[in-house]
Amino acid sequence: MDLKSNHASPVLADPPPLSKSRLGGVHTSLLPYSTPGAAFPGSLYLTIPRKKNVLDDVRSSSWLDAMKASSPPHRKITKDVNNESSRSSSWLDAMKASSPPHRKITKDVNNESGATDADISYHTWMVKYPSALTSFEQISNYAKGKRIALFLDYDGTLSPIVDNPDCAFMSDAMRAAVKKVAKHFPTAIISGRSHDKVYEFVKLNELYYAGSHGMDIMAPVIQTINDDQRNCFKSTDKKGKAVNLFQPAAEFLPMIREVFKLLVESTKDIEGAIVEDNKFCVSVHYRNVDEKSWPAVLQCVHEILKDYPRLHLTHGRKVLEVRPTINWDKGRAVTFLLESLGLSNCEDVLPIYIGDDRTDEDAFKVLREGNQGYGILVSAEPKDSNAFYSLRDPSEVMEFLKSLVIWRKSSAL
Ligand SMILES: O=P(O)(O)OC[C@H]1O[C@H](O[C@H]2O[C@H](CO)[C@@H](O)[C@H](O)[C@H]2O)[C@H](O)[C@@H](O)[C@@H]1O
Repeated sequence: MDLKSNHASPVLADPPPLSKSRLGGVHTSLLPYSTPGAAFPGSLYLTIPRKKNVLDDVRSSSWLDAMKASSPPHRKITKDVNNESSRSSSWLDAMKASSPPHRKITKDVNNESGATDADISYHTWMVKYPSALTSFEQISNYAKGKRIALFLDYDGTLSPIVDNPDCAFMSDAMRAAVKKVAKHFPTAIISGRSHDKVYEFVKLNELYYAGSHGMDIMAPVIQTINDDQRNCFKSTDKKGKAVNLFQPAAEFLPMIREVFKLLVESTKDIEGAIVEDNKFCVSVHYRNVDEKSWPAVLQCVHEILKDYPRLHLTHGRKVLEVRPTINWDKGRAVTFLLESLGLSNCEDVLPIYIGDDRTDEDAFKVLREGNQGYGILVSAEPKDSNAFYSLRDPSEVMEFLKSLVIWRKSSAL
Protein backbone atom coordinates (compact mmCIF):
# COMPACT_ATOMS: atom_id res chain seq x y z
CA MET A 1 0.00 0.00 0.00
CA ASP A 2 1.48 3.27 -0.98
CA LEU A 3 0.22 5.44 1.80
CA LYS A 4 2.32 8.33 0.69
CA SER A 5 0.87 8.77 -2.73
CA ASN A 6 -2.71 7.92 -1.94
CA HIS A 7 -3.29 8.87 1.61
CA ALA A 8 -0.74 11.30 2.90
CA SER A 9 -2.24 14.48 4.19
CA PRO A 10 -5.83 14.44 3.04
CA VAL A 11 -6.29 17.69 4.92
CA LEU A 12 -7.76 20.32 2.64
CA ALA A 13 -6.63 18.46 -0.42
CA ASP A 14 -8.76 18.25 -3.51
CA PRO A 15 -10.01 14.82 -4.57
CA PRO A 16 -7.57 13.11 -6.92
CA PRO A 17 -8.80 12.92 -10.49
CA LEU A 18 -10.31 9.58 -11.35
CA SER A 19 -8.16 7.65 -13.73
CA LYS A 20 -9.47 6.92 -17.20
CA SER A 21 -9.80 3.24 -16.54
CA ARG A 22 -11.94 3.96 -13.51
CA LEU A 23 -14.12 6.23 -15.60
CA GLY A 24 -14.53 3.61 -18.22
CA GLY A 25 -18.27 3.30 -17.76
CA VAL A 26 -20.45 1.09 -15.68
CA HIS A 27 -20.12 -2.50 -16.67
CA THR A 28 -23.59 -3.61 -17.70
CA SER A 29 -23.29 -6.78 -15.68
CA LEU A 30 -23.06 -4.64 -12.57
CA LEU A 31 -26.30 -2.88 -13.33
CA PRO A 32 -29.29 -4.23 -11.50
CA TYR A 33 -31.68 -2.94 -14.10
CA SER A 34 -31.29 -1.78 -17.63
CA THR A 35 -32.81 1.13 -19.41
CA PRO A 36 -33.85 0.07 -22.89
CA GLY A 37 -31.51 1.60 -25.38
CA ALA A 38 -29.43 3.32 -22.73
CA ALA A 39 -25.72 3.55 -23.32
CA PHE A 40 -23.13 4.42 -20.71
CA PRO A 41 -20.23 6.09 -22.43
CA GLY A 42 -17.43 6.89 -20.04
CA SER A 43 -18.12 10.58 -19.89
CA LEU A 44 -21.83 10.16 -19.35
CA TYR A 45 -22.32 7.65 -16.67
CA LEU A 46 -21.52 10.06 -13.88
CA THR A 47 -24.50 12.10 -14.92
CA ILE A 48 -27.17 9.43 -14.81
CA PRO A 49 -30.30 11.59 -14.40
CA ARG A 50 -31.32 11.64 -10.79
CA LYS A 51 -34.79 12.10 -9.47
CA LYS A 52 -34.94 15.39 -7.62
CA ASN A 53 -36.07 15.47 -4.07
CA VAL A 54 -36.49 18.17 -1.47
CA LEU A 55 -33.14 17.40 0.09
CA ASP A 56 -31.32 17.91 -3.16
CA ASP A 57 -32.50 21.49 -3.33
CA VAL A 58 -31.78 22.18 0.28
CA ARG A 59 -28.44 20.50 0.08
CA SER A 60 -27.29 22.23 -3.00
CA SER A 61 -28.30 25.68 -1.80
CA SER A 62 -26.54 25.15 1.53
CA TRP A 63 -23.48 23.71 -0.12
CA LEU A 64 -23.45 26.35 -2.81
CA ASP A 65 -23.58 29.16 -0.27
CA ALA A 66 -20.79 27.61 1.67
CA MET A 67 -18.71 26.90 -1.40
CA LYS A 68 -19.07 30.44 -2.74
CA ALA A 69 -18.14 31.96 0.55
CA SER A 70 -15.11 29.84 1.26
CA SER A 71 -11.75 28.97 -0.08
CA PRO A 72 -10.67 26.20 -0.53
CA PRO A 73 -14.05 25.10 -1.83
CA HIS A 74 -15.03 22.68 0.86
CA ARG A 75 -18.26 22.70 2.79
CA LYS A 76 -17.79 25.19 5.51
CA ILE A 77 -19.71 27.45 7.85
CA THR A 78 -18.60 30.99 7.14
CA LYS A 79 -18.85 34.29 8.89
CA ASP A 80 -20.92 35.87 6.15
CA VAL A 81 -23.75 37.31 8.21
CA ASN A 82 -25.79 38.23 5.12
CA ASN A 83 -26.10 34.60 4.20
CA GLU A 84 -26.77 33.51 7.72
CA SER A 85 -30.53 33.68 7.78
CA SER A 86 -31.02 32.01 4.41
CA ARG A 87 -28.53 29.34 5.35
CA SER A 88 -30.27 28.74 8.65
CA SER A 89 -33.59 28.34 6.95
CA SER A 90 -32.06 25.92 4.45
CA TRP A 91 -30.64 23.95 7.31
CA LEU A 92 -33.97 23.97 9.12
CA ASP A 93 -35.70 22.70 6.00
CA ALA A 94 -33.05 20.02 5.72
CA MET A 95 -33.53 19.05 9.36
CA LYS A 96 -37.22 18.57 8.70
CA ALA A 97 -36.74 16.78 5.40
CA SER A 98 -34.13 14.42 6.81
CA SER A 99 -36.71 13.12 9.22
CA PRO A 100 -39.59 11.95 7.08
CA PRO A 101 -42.84 11.62 8.99
CA HIS A 102 -44.24 8.16 9.43
CA ARG A 103 -46.15 6.92 6.45
CA LYS A 104 -49.62 8.36 6.10
CA ILE A 105 -52.34 5.91 5.21
CA THR A 106 -53.89 7.67 2.25
CA LYS A 107 -55.97 5.05 0.60
CA ASP A 108 -56.80 5.82 -2.97
CA VAL A 109 -60.53 5.19 -3.31
CA ASN A 110 -60.05 4.03 -6.88
CA ASN A 111 -57.37 1.60 -5.86
CA GLU A 112 -59.02 -1.68 -5.05
CA SER A 113 -55.81 -3.43 -4.05
CA GLY A 114 -55.66 -1.34 -0.88
CA ALA A 115 -52.14 -0.09 -1.66
CA THR A 116 -51.41 3.30 -0.17
CA ASP A 117 -49.78 6.17 -2.06
CA ALA A 118 -46.65 5.48 -0.04
CA ASP A 119 -46.69 1.82 -1.07
CA ILE A 120 -47.04 2.75 -4.70
CA SER A 121 -44.23 5.26 -4.61
CA TYR A 122 -42.00 2.78 -2.74
CA HIS A 123 -42.64 0.11 -5.35
CA THR A 124 -42.03 2.56 -8.17
CA TRP A 125 -38.78 3.55 -6.48
CA MET A 126 -37.78 -0.09 -6.22
CA VAL A 127 -37.74 -0.40 -9.98
CA LYS A 128 -34.65 1.77 -9.83
CA TYR A 129 -33.28 0.29 -6.60
CA PRO A 130 -34.38 -3.36 -6.63
CA SER A 131 -34.38 -5.39 -3.46
CA ALA A 132 -31.01 -7.07 -2.89
CA LEU A 133 -32.99 -10.05 -1.59
CA THR A 134 -35.18 -10.57 -4.62
CA SER A 135 -32.15 -9.82 -6.83
CA PHE A 136 -29.93 -12.16 -4.87
CA GLU A 137 -29.49 -14.59 -7.73
CA GLN A 138 -28.31 -11.79 -9.99
CA ILE A 139 -25.85 -10.57 -7.34
CA SER A 140 -24.52 -14.04 -6.64
CA ASN A 141 -24.17 -14.80 -10.35
CA TYR A 142 -22.02 -11.73 -10.71
CA ALA A 143 -20.06 -12.68 -7.59
CA LYS A 144 -19.20 -16.17 -8.90
CA GLY A 145 -15.44 -16.65 -8.83
CA LYS A 146 -14.97 -13.33 -7.06
CA ARG A 147 -13.87 -12.48 -3.56
CA ILE A 148 -16.54 -10.42 -1.82
CA ALA A 149 -15.41 -7.69 0.56
CA LEU A 150 -18.20 -6.51 2.80
CA PHE A 151 -18.60 -3.02 4.26
CA LEU A 152 -21.36 -2.34 6.76
CA ASP A 153 -22.64 0.85 8.28
CA TYR A 154 -23.87 0.49 11.86
CA ASP A 155 -26.84 2.68 12.87
CA GLY A 156 -29.94 2.01 10.83
CA THR A 157 -28.17 -0.85 9.06
CA LEU A 158 -27.16 -3.35 11.73
CA SER A 159 -29.23 -1.79 14.50
CA PRO A 160 -32.64 -0.17 14.26
CA ILE A 161 -32.88 3.58 14.73
CA VAL A 162 -33.89 4.32 18.33
CA ASP A 163 -34.43 7.53 20.30
CA ASN A 164 -31.46 7.12 22.60
CA PRO A 165 -28.19 6.86 20.65
CA ASP A 166 -26.58 5.08 23.60
CA CYS A 167 -29.12 2.30 23.31
CA ALA A 168 -28.73 1.44 19.63
CA PHE A 169 -27.95 -2.18 20.38
CA MET A 170 -27.74 -4.78 17.68
CA SER A 171 -29.63 -7.99 18.28
CA ASP A 172 -27.82 -11.21 19.12
CA ALA A 173 -29.23 -12.67 15.91
CA MET A 174 -27.68 -9.84 13.90
CA ARG A 175 -24.36 -10.25 15.71
CA ALA A 176 -24.40 -13.97 14.89
CA ALA A 177 -25.18 -13.22 11.24
CA VAL A 178 -22.32 -10.69 11.01
CA LYS A 179 -19.94 -13.10 12.73
CA LYS A 180 -20.81 -15.85 10.25
CA VAL A 181 -20.53 -13.66 7.21
CA ALA A 182 -17.13 -12.42 8.41
CA LYS A 183 -15.88 -16.01 8.43
CA HIS A 184 -16.36 -16.15 4.69
CA PHE A 185 -15.66 -12.59 3.55
CA PRO A 186 -13.43 -9.82 4.88
CA THR A 187 -15.90 -7.55 6.67
CA ALA A 188 -15.54 -3.99 7.94
CA ILE A 189 -17.85 -1.69 9.87
CA ILE A 190 -17.70 1.93 8.75
CA SER A 191 -19.57 4.17 11.15
CA GLY A 192 -20.07 7.78 12.12
CA ARG A 193 -19.63 6.66 15.72
CA SER A 194 -16.26 6.65 17.39
CA HIS A 195 -14.23 3.54 16.73
CA ASP A 196 -14.45 2.43 20.36
CA LYS A 197 -18.17 2.98 20.67
CA VAL A 198 -19.06 1.05 17.55
CA TYR A 199 -16.78 -1.76 18.70
CA GLU A 200 -18.60 -1.80 22.04
CA PHE A 201 -21.88 -2.31 20.21
CA VAL A 202 -20.65 -4.93 17.76
CA LYS A 203 -18.12 -6.74 19.96
CA LEU A 204 -16.69 -8.91 17.19
CA ASN A 205 -12.95 -9.26 16.89
CA GLU A 206 -13.07 -10.75 13.44
CA LEU A 207 -14.07 -7.47 11.81
CA TYR A 208 -12.22 -4.32 10.76
CA TYR A 209 -13.53 -1.05 12.16
CA ALA A 210 -13.54 2.47 10.82
CA GLY A 211 -15.02 5.04 13.21
CA SER A 212 -15.73 8.78 12.86
CA HIS A 213 -16.96 8.38 9.27
CA GLY A 214 -13.75 6.61 8.30
CA MET A 215 -11.42 9.04 10.08
CA ASP A 216 -10.33 6.41 12.59
CA ILE A 217 -9.41 3.17 10.87
CA MET A 218 -7.90 0.09 12.38
CA ALA A 219 -6.51 -1.90 9.48
CA PRO A 220 -4.60 -5.14 9.25
CA VAL A 221 -0.84 -4.96 8.95
CA ILE A 222 -0.32 -6.13 5.41
CA GLN A 223 2.06 -3.37 4.39
CA THR A 224 4.60 -1.92 6.74
CA ILE A 225 4.38 1.75 7.57
CA ASN A 226 7.20 3.95 6.38
CA ASP A 227 8.38 6.91 8.39
CA ASP A 228 6.82 9.30 5.96
CA GLN A 229 3.32 7.79 6.04
CA ARG A 230 1.57 10.54 7.94
CA ASN A 231 -1.28 9.85 10.30
CA CYS A 232 -0.71 6.12 10.14
CA PHE A 233 0.88 4.37 13.04
CA LYS A 234 1.29 0.95 14.55
CA SER A 235 -0.94 -0.16 17.36
CA THR A 236 -2.56 -3.29 18.75
CA ASP A 237 -6.19 -4.35 18.66
CA LYS A 238 -8.27 -5.63 21.59
CA LYS A 239 -6.65 -9.03 21.23
CA GLY A 240 -3.13 -7.59 21.22
CA LYS A 241 -2.69 -8.23 17.51
CA ALA A 242 -0.57 -5.70 15.60
CA VAL A 243 -2.64 -3.30 13.50
CA ASN A 244 -2.16 -0.09 11.57
CA LEU A 245 -4.13 2.88 12.84
CA PHE A 246 -4.98 5.50 10.28
CA GLN A 247 -6.33 8.80 11.58
CA PRO A 248 -6.26 11.39 8.81
CA ALA A 249 -7.88 14.04 11.03
CA ALA A 250 -5.53 13.51 13.97
CA GLU A 251 -4.51 17.16 14.07
CA PHE A 252 -8.15 18.16 14.62
CA LEU A 253 -8.50 16.23 17.86
CA PRO A 254 -7.89 19.17 20.27
CA MET A 255 -10.25 21.35 18.22
CA ILE A 256 -12.99 18.73 18.21
CA ARG A 257 -12.57 18.23 21.98
CA GLU A 258 -13.03 21.97 22.46
CA VAL A 259 -16.08 22.15 20.21
CA PHE A 260 -17.64 19.15 21.89
CA LYS A 261 -17.44 20.89 25.28
CA LEU A 262 -18.81 24.13 23.86
CA LEU A 263 -21.72 22.32 22.25
CA VAL A 264 -22.56 20.43 25.43
CA GLU A 265 -22.59 23.72 27.32
CA SER A 266 -24.57 25.71 24.79
CA THR A 267 -27.29 23.09 24.25
CA LYS A 268 -27.68 22.10 27.88
CA ASP A 269 -30.95 24.01 28.29
CA ILE A 270 -32.56 22.59 25.17
CA GLU A 271 -34.67 19.70 26.31
CA GLY A 272 -33.88 16.50 24.47
CA ALA A 273 -30.71 17.72 22.73
CA ILE A 274 -27.88 15.22 22.97
CA VAL A 275 -24.28 15.98 22.05
CA GLU A 276 -22.31 12.85 21.27
CA ASP A 277 -18.55 12.58 21.26
CA ASN A 278 -17.51 10.60 18.20
CA LYS A 279 -13.80 11.31 18.67
CA PHE A 280 -13.04 13.06 15.36
CA CYS A 281 -16.63 14.26 14.87
CA VAL A 282 -19.38 15.54 17.13
CA SER A 283 -23.03 14.61 16.70
CA VAL A 284 -25.76 16.95 17.87
CA HIS A 285 -28.95 14.93 18.06
CA TYR A 286 -32.32 16.64 17.78
CA ARG A 287 -34.50 13.53 17.53
CA ASN A 288 -35.86 14.09 21.03
CA VAL A 289 -36.11 17.87 20.78
CA ASP A 290 -39.49 19.49 20.24
CA GLU A 291 -39.61 20.74 16.66
CA LYS A 292 -40.19 24.27 17.94
CA SER A 293 -36.70 24.19 19.44
CA TRP A 294 -34.90 22.92 16.35
CA PRO A 295 -33.95 26.48 15.35
CA ALA A 296 -32.37 26.89 18.78
CA VAL A 297 -30.30 23.74 18.26
CA LEU A 298 -29.17 24.97 14.89
CA GLN A 299 -28.38 28.40 16.27
CA CYS A 300 -26.12 26.89 18.96
CA VAL A 301 -24.22 24.88 16.37
CA HIS A 302 -23.85 27.73 13.91
CA GLU A 303 -22.77 30.17 16.62
CA ILE A 304 -19.96 27.87 17.69
CA LEU A 305 -18.86 26.87 14.22
CA LYS A 306 -18.47 30.51 13.22
CA ASP A 307 -15.21 30.44 15.17
CA TYR A 308 -14.05 27.18 13.64
CA PRO A 309 -13.80 27.63 9.88
CA ARG A 310 -11.90 24.38 9.50
CA LEU A 311 -14.90 22.42 10.70
CA HIS A 312 -18.10 21.91 8.77
CA LEU A 313 -21.58 20.66 9.33
CA THR A 314 -23.42 17.77 7.71
CA HIS A 315 -26.69 16.22 8.69
CA GLY A 316 -27.93 12.69 9.01
CA ARG A 317 -30.99 11.11 10.52
CA LYS A 318 -32.16 13.75 13.00
CA VAL A 319 -28.58 14.56 13.76
CA LEU A 320 -26.24 17.44 12.90
CA GLU A 321 -22.67 16.31 12.53
CA VAL A 322 -19.65 18.54 13.05
CA ARG A 323 -16.69 17.27 11.06
CA PRO A 324 -13.16 18.33 10.18
CA THR A 325 -12.94 19.76 6.68
CA ILE A 326 -10.66 17.20 5.15
CA ASN A 327 -10.88 15.30 1.96
CA TRP A 328 -11.85 12.08 3.65
CA ASP A 329 -15.15 10.27 3.96
CA LYS A 330 -16.64 6.79 4.04
CA GLY A 331 -15.86 6.37 0.34
CA ARG A 332 -12.18 7.01 0.85
CA ALA A 333 -12.25 4.75 3.87
CA VAL A 334 -13.54 1.92 1.64
CA THR A 335 -10.72 2.54 -0.83
CA PHE A 336 -8.19 2.63 2.01
CA LEU A 337 -9.48 -0.61 3.52
CA LEU A 338 -9.47 -2.39 0.17
CA GLU A 339 -5.84 -1.36 -0.24
CA SER A 340 -4.99 -2.38 3.31
CA LEU A 341 -6.57 -5.76 2.73
CA GLY A 342 -4.65 -6.21 -0.51
CA LEU A 343 -7.92 -6.20 -2.43
CA SER A 344 -7.70 -3.04 -4.50
CA ASN A 345 -7.45 -3.07 -8.27
CA CYS A 346 -8.26 -6.76 -8.36
CA GLU A 347 -10.67 -7.84 -11.07
CA ASP A 348 -11.82 -10.71 -8.92
CA VAL A 349 -12.88 -8.61 -5.93
CA LEU A 350 -16.48 -7.54 -5.46
CA PRO A 351 -16.97 -4.97 -2.70
CA ILE A 352 -20.48 -4.67 -1.30
CA TYR A 353 -21.37 -1.72 0.92
CA ILE A 354 -24.61 -1.65 2.92
CA GLY A 355 -25.73 1.59 4.57
CA ASP A 356 -28.75 3.76 5.27
CA ASP A 357 -27.54 7.32 5.65
CA ARG A 358 -26.38 10.31 3.66
CA THR A 359 -22.74 9.70 4.59
CA ASP A 360 -22.96 6.21 3.10
CA GLU A 361 -23.59 7.80 -0.27
CA ASP A 362 -19.87 8.67 -0.47
CA ALA A 363 -19.10 4.96 -0.35
CA PHE A 364 -21.86 4.05 -2.80
CA LYS A 365 -20.46 6.65 -5.15
CA VAL A 366 -16.92 5.28 -4.97
CA LEU A 367 -18.16 1.80 -5.85
CA ARG A 368 -20.43 3.03 -8.63
CA GLU A 369 -17.88 5.39 -10.17
CA GLY A 370 -15.06 2.90 -9.87
CA ASN A 371 -17.27 0.26 -11.48
CA GLN A 372 -16.18 -1.80 -8.53
CA GLY A 373 -19.11 -3.27 -6.72
CA TYR A 374 -22.54 -2.80 -5.26
CA GLY A 375 -23.95 -0.24 -2.88
CA ILE A 376 -27.08 -1.35 -1.08
CA LEU A 377 -29.23 1.35 0.48
CA VAL A 378 -31.24 0.47 3.57
CA SER A 379 -34.43 2.46 3.40
CA ALA A 380 -38.15 2.02 3.85
CA GLU A 381 -38.74 5.33 2.09
CA PRO A 382 -37.93 6.27 -1.49
CA LYS A 383 -34.62 8.15 -1.48
CA ASP A 384 -32.31 9.22 -4.22
CA SER A 385 -29.09 7.24 -3.99
CA ASN A 386 -25.89 6.11 -5.63
CA ALA A 387 -26.60 2.60 -4.48
CA PHE A 388 -27.58 -0.14 -6.92
CA TYR A 389 -29.91 -2.12 -4.70
CA SER A 390 -32.03 -1.61 -1.61
CA LEU A 391 -33.06 -3.38 1.55
CA ARG A 392 -35.94 -2.18 3.65
CA ASP A 393 -34.56 -2.38 7.19
CA PRO A 394 -31.98 -4.12 9.39
CA SER A 395 -34.00 -7.34 9.42
CA GLU A 396 -33.65 -7.53 5.64
CA VAL A 397 -29.93 -6.74 6.01
CA MET A 398 -29.68 -9.78 8.27
CA GLU A 399 -31.48 -11.94 5.70
CA PHE A 400 -29.11 -10.73 3.03
CA LEU A 401 -26.05 -11.56 5.15
CA LYS A 402 -27.43 -15.02 5.84
CA SER A 403 -28.11 -15.54 2.13
CA LEU A 404 -24.49 -14.66 1.37
CA VAL A 405 -23.28 -17.31 3.79
CA ILE A 406 -25.63 -19.97 2.44
CA TRP A 407 -24.60 -19.14 -1.11
CA ARG A 408 -20.88 -19.23 -0.28
CA LYS A 409 -21.21 -22.56 1.51
CA SER A 410 -23.17 -24.10 -1.33
CA SER A 411 -20.83 -22.77 -4.00
CA ALA A 412 -17.85 -24.20 -2.10
CA LEU A 413 -19.29 -27.74 -2.30
O1 LIG B 1 -22.61 5.96 10.23
P1 LIG B 1 -23.56 5.43 11.25
O2 LIG B 1 -23.03 4.23 11.98
O3 LIG B 1 -24.93 5.17 10.68
O4 LIG B 1 -23.69 6.61 12.32
C1 LIG B 1 -24.44 7.78 12.01
C2 LIG B 1 -24.97 8.35 13.30
O5 LIG B 1 -25.65 7.25 13.92
C3 LIG B 1 -26.15 7.45 15.24
O6 LIG B 1 -27.28 8.30 15.16
C4 LIG B 1 -28.39 7.70 14.51
O7 LIG B 1 -28.82 6.54 15.27
C5 LIG B 1 -29.29 6.84 16.59
C6 LIG B 1 -29.61 5.52 17.27
O8 LIG B 1 -30.54 4.78 16.54
C7 LIG B 1 -30.51 7.76 16.50
O9 LIG B 1 -30.98 8.10 17.80
C8 LIG B 1 -30.10 9.05 15.75
O10 LIG B 1 -31.24 9.87 15.56
C9 LIG B 1 -29.52 8.70 14.38
O11 LIG B 1 -29.02 9.86 13.73
C10 LIG B 1 -25.09 8.03 16.13
O12 LIG B 1 -25.65 8.28 17.41
C11 LIG B 1 -24.44 9.25 15.54
O13 LIG B 1 -23.42 9.72 16.35
C12 LIG B 1 -23.86 8.85 14.19
O14 LIG B 1 -23.21 9.96 13.61
